Amino acid sequence: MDSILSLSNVSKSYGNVPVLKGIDLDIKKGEFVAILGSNGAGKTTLVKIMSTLSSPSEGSVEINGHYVADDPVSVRSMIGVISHETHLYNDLTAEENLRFFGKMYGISAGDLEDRINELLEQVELTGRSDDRVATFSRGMKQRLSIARALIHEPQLLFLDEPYTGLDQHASRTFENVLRDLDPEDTTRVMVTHDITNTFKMCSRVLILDNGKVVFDSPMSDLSSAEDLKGIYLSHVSSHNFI
Ligand SMILES: Nc1ncnc2c1ncn2[C@@H]1O[C@H](COP(=O)(O)OP(=O)(O)OP(=O)(O)O)[C@@H](O)[C@H]1O
Repeated sequence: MDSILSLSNVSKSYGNVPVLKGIDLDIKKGEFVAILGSNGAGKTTLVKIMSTLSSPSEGSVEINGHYVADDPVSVRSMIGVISHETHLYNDLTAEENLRFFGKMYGISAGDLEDRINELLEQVELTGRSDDRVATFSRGMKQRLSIARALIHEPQLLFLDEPYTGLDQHASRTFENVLRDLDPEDTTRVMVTHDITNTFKMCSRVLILDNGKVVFDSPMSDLSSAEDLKGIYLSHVSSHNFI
C-alpha cells in the first residue's frame, strides 16, 4: 500500500517544554487510524502539525509526496479537518458557508451546488440551510463543520474528538457519514477518548504518551474493546483514565 502521510523525527516544544519527542510515523492510504492518549499527551498538537495548522520545532511532515513546510497550499487542498473549532462564519447561512469553502477549494459552480445539497442532507441540516450559523446550536455547528471539512472530498481527513457536542442521534449520523466514505478515497486519522468506538471503527491504533508513540498496532491484532482498554491503561503513564 502507498503511504499518504509520513512524519520524520517530529518534535515540538512550547518554550522549554517538550510536547512531542521525535515521532516517526507512516500512514498508508485507506487506513483509519485512532490516536489515543491521556489529557496533555500531545494528541492535538500532533494533529495540528500533521494538518498544517502548526509547525514542528524539528522534523518534517510529508503528505502525498509534498513536504508540508514547503508546499502548505497544495497540502491543504488534500486534507480536511474536523476539530473543536468549527471554522465557520456565524454571519453566513449554512449554505453560504459551504459555498464559500467550496469556492475556496476551486470546486466548479455546477458541481458545488449538488455537493452542498448532498452534504446538508447527510448531516441532516437541509431544513436549516438558509439560517445563519449564529442561530445554530453547538451540535448543529459541529454537524455543519463536518460538511465543511468534506466539501472538497479530501484524501486525508483529520478528526480531533469529532463527537464533541453531538447528541446520540447526531453521533450516529456522523458515523454513517464516515462509513459512507470510501476508504480507498479517504484515509482517516482520529483523536478520541472513546475506546469502544475506536475498536469498532478503526483499522489501526496508536497510543501517545508523554509526547511519544508507545503503542502502534493493527486493530485486527486485538481481540476486543476490553483488550484495547487494558493495553491503553498499561501504556499511559498518568492516571487520567478515559
Ligand atoms: N499553544 C500552547 N502553548 C503552550 N503549551 C501548549 C500549547 N498547546 C498545547 N500546549 C501544551 O502541550 C501539551 C499537550 O497538549 P495537547 O493539547 O496536544 O494534548 P492532548 O493530548 O490533545 O490533550 P487532551 O486529551 O486534553 O485534548 C499540554 O501540556 C499543553 O498544555
